[in-house]
Amino acid sequence: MSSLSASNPSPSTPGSDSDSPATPATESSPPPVVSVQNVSINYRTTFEAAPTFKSTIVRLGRGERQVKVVNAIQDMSFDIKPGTSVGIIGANGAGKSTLMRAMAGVLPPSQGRIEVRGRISALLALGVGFNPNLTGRENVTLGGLAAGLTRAEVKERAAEVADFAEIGDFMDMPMRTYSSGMYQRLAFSVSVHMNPDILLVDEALSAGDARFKVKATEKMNELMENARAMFLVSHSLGSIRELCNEVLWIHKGKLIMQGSPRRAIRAYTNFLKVGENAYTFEDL
Ligand SMILES: Nc1ncnc2c1ncn2[C@@H]1O[C@H](COP(=O)(O)OP(=O)(O)OP(=O)(O)O)[C@@H](O)[C@H]1O
Repeated sequence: MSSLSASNPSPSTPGSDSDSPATPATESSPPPVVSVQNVSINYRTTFEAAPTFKSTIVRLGRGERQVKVVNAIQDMSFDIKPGTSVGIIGANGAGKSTLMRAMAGVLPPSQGRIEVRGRISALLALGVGFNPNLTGRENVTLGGLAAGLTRAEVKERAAEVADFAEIGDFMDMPMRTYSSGMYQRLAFSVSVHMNPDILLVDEALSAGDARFKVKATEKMNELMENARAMFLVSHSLGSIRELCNEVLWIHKGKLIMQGSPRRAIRAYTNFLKVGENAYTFEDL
């Protein structure tokens, strides 16, 4: 694989094919809305590839547990300017969701620093944080409170959240009774109705059918007008191209490129050896 250095161009208009060169930061440029500096994130899991009866007995006898460390993010640094809508692309296991969890503050970095200026939407990986034994309404309340809204504000928004998610009477049913589409639609609806300054959306556009996807895209465009930044993780390069004005391409925990959607998608698809217009299921 050719090695590409991370650059930091100014954001272009979403959907435009701008390939603008990097703009140097000036003294008057506003501080980054998100700053990730030398961040590494490791997962430690107990693991043994093919344990035998003997190795298990020996390990238990010694009171040992075999630990495998996964370096999910490795020494990653980037700054995001206000008004940027950032697409995060990369192959399975690249570290996209891990990075999102770290920016949301639910997964502390093993090393390095993440600075976020503004209220970040807490429900990012659609439905993380939902308790399946609680009703949709109860989960919406918890999500809203966690996002820093008052009880009155949450109550005010609950009807709007339910309407947008199109789940009707299921709002008062435990979420374990939901179809996966209903679950995802409610999660998406909660995150976009909590007025975040920074919106993190993980594969949101796979939430629901084609009609819901159009509605979700419109809502995200609307939010971008007011939000300070948006991060979208998606395998759908079409959605990334449509909604984002900057792209981070990560691979095996490393930032390979930060650039315009056009440049980053071209480099990524060349790397994958598929055409830029290749469709994924999320595009359909
Ligand atoms: N809880 C965990 N414990 C151990 N390893 C994990 C855990 N979560 C993720 N990993 C590992 O960390 C790496 C990055 O995973 P992550 O889910 O962030 O990738 P991703 O880019 O979001 O992948 P995908 O596109 O498949 O969703 C992978 O090697 C994955 O196996």
